[in-house]
Amino acid sequence: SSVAVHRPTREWHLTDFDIGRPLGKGKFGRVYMVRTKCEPHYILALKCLYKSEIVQSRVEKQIRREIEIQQNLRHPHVLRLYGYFHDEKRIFLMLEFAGKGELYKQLTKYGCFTEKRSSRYIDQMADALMYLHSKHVIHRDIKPENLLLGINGELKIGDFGWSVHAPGNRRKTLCGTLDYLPPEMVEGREHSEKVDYWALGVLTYEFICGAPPFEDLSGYNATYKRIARVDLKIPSKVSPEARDLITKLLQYDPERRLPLSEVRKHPWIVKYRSKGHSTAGA
Ligand SMILES: CC(C)NC(=O)[C@H]1CCC[C@H]1Nc1nc(Nc2ccc(C(=O)N(C)C3CCN(C)CC3)cc2)ncc1C(F)(F)F
Repeated sequence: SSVAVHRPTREWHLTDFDIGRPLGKGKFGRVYMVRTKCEPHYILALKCLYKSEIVQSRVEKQIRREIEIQQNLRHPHVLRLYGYFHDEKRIFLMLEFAGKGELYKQLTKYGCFTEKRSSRYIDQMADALMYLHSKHVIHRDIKPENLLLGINGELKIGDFGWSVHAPGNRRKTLCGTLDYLPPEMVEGREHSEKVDYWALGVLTYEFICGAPPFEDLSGYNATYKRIARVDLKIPSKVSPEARDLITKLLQYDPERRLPLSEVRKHPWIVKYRSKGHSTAGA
């Protein structure tokens, strides 16, 4: 019988890299731009995670799953994880360097994006999510903070901390913002990859309007109620096509949400599909 031989990824060590500028802080440590010392000189992002912090926050299983999932993914809109290594104190993730940085910083800087830019990002997100779902991976944490931009301004899903193999049933308590969670997750019910369809609708709304649709600054419970009731108000500045797509994704019943293949054929997506390059302008 043919034994499946896993191609051994070579052993890597910190000494294999010249450490460049810090790119910022991740959840469990810093991220640095690095370059391999020996030819060919690869430029990478090295994410350092402190084992002590991982153990304290009891997320080692989540980190293991994140590494296992991301290492097996190959897609232009999914950030590559090339490998990892560790020393006594830290785990190092060798990740693809995203040349244009963090998408949420652009969203904060501009306040909101044009519908043309938003449409192109949503098309790329739908493409990436179709790929993830084809491998039975649900992301479950689609939001601007988890998205990066490649050197040509293309979108890259950069974080898989909450992704699981479908179907999922969350055991860990939710932490952080509810804004992107669908009714079935805030109500702790079983959920499928259709949670990512809902999050794509939330993302579309936030790109165009500058804030998520069910945000309620009076707090967690208010947001919870607005999500459970799908209390959706779309501002008049939003075009009819964008309004149509958002409404078709933000459906309480997961079965009624627009499938990703239909999202990619939607008029609001087709009308802006790459007619020439434009990274300039928001
Ligand atoms: C998805 C995940 C949740 N997010 C993250 O991990 C974050 C945590 C910290 C950085 C980022 N992680 C990554 N960042 C990059 N590229 C990058 C980032 C920042 C800048 C930038 O604008 N500056 C340096 C600016 C330059 C100008 N000065 C003024 C401010 C900083 C430019 C390029 N590539 C890969 C990664 C990755 F993911 F592989 F680690």
